[in-house]
Amino acid sequence: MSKIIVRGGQRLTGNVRVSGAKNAVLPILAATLLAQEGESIISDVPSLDDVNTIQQVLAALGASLTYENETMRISAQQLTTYEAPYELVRKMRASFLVLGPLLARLGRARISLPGGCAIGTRAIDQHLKGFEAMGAEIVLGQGFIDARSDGKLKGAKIYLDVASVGATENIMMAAVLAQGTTTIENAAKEPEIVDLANYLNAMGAKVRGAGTGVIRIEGVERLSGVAHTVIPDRVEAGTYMIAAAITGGDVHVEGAIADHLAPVISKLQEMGVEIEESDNGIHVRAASPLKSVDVKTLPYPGFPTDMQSQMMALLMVSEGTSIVTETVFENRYMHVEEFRKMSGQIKVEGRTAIISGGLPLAGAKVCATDLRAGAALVCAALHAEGETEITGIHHVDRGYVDITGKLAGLGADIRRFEAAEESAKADAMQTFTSSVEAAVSAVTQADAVIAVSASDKSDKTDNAAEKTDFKREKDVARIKAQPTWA
Ligand SMILES: CC(=O)N[C@H]1[C@@H](OP(=O)(O)OP(=O)(O)OC[C@H]2O[C@@H](n3ccc(=O)[nH]c3=O)[C@H](O)[C@@H]2O)O[C@H](CO)[C@@H](O)[C@@H]1O
Ligand SMILES: C=C(OP(=O)(O)O)C(=O)O
Repeated sequence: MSKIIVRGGQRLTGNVRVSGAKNAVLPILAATLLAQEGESIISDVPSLDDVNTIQQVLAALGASLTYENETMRISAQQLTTYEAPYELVRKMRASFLVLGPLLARLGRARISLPGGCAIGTRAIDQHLKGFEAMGAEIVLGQGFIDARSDGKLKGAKIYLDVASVGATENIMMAAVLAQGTTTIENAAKEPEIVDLANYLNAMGAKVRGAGTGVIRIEGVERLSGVAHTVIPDRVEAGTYMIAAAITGGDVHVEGAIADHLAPVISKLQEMGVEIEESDNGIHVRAASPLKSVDVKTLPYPGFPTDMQSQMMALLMVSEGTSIVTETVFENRYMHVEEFRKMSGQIKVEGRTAIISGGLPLAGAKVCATDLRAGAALVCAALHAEGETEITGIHHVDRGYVDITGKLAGLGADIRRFEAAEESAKADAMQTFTSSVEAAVSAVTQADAVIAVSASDKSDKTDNAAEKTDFKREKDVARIKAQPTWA
């Protein structure tokens, strides 16, 4: 089993460079499928497991690509299939983002229900509602979503019940080649949405209002491949800011954009961390003992849920009691149990966590339960007395480029140990077996719902029984969307 070992207590100093944003590059790479002509040249593409996965998805769909020196070149003129392979899609939630582009480009997309971090149910009903409003027919079954449109998609007015990042992106990508104008109301406002809109507009699309709650997309006839540089990763930047603060360090986070990090900066300042915007990044200094604060996660521009666990690590070492409220995902406290192993004093009541801070942390053997939980454990370990061994680091590889190298460059005592080949194989077998068991269980539950749906309609025609009731299928989507593999 691969692991990271950290000996806490080293003060971090120096400069760390932020990579391109995972959550921006994944939709942008999906959007390259929309280019009927020309080559897309995407720069600052971080070398992450998730990027590797979407690269394989694009290749499986017929795109040809190269990836060298953080630049990916993609030609998608000749797509060969509308079906994204199950074994890739199950690895990562963002692979579901090829649905919108495929539907727009080919009028058909077949894709399995997505995987990703097990931090909540992560429904996809808002994506499907958007595609249906644009005239697509959606059929769910056997763990797959089959979406078709009879001719071009049609512009529509779509109100999102939740300001979902993924649904906003997927609908935006479907709408750029649709007939007429699409309006997304209660759209997500994240910087990654704006980056995607900028890329689409450079391709020839007409997207207005990205970054606000209402996005208008006027469909165009054709889109072409163009060059685009991905924005810096605000979550990676925020993680290094917290790593600096938790060690009482003095660190320049190169490439970090202060505007994208406003809520994180504001909370760190409230705690007593000195933050200064520089020409090309953010400087973080933490000298005096830090104070407790309360944090509530919210869609952008609120405090990002992807920074909640790292912030909790910092609150554990800050004086006083802090309250964290997670409002975006219903199961994003799995790191708490691991923090407790490091002597963290945290009580969870529903969506609220109460942290008694200022007590010493001790090194322990812990496991990353998801991507940001892994990063948070690394942050806590940098402060803790003694050695912390962190397993489950394949989660961290989804979202951080060389976290050990970057932190070691700042003076951390941190090393990564790769699994011996044999034990890696054993891990893979174990993961595969659990995935199969989980998949069988999810499909069985979902099929039970489908069976109920079919028997309810037994007095109607065979044809009608085969057609799916959207409400029930939404339930199936919710069941199957429960990520059992991450
Ligand atoms: C690849 C990527 O960009 N991932 C980010 C994206 O995930 P993702 O796009 O999956 O997150 P969403 O914004 O869609 O999800 C937010 C909430 O909305 C709910 N929901 C979502 C869609 C839907 O159709 N129905 C529904 O009910 C989800 O269950 C969740 O509780 O935004 C999240 C929220 O900032 C981040 O934590 C993830 O890092
Ligand atoms: C939850 C995250 O990613 P994903 O949506 O890809 O699972 C994340 O980046 O913290």
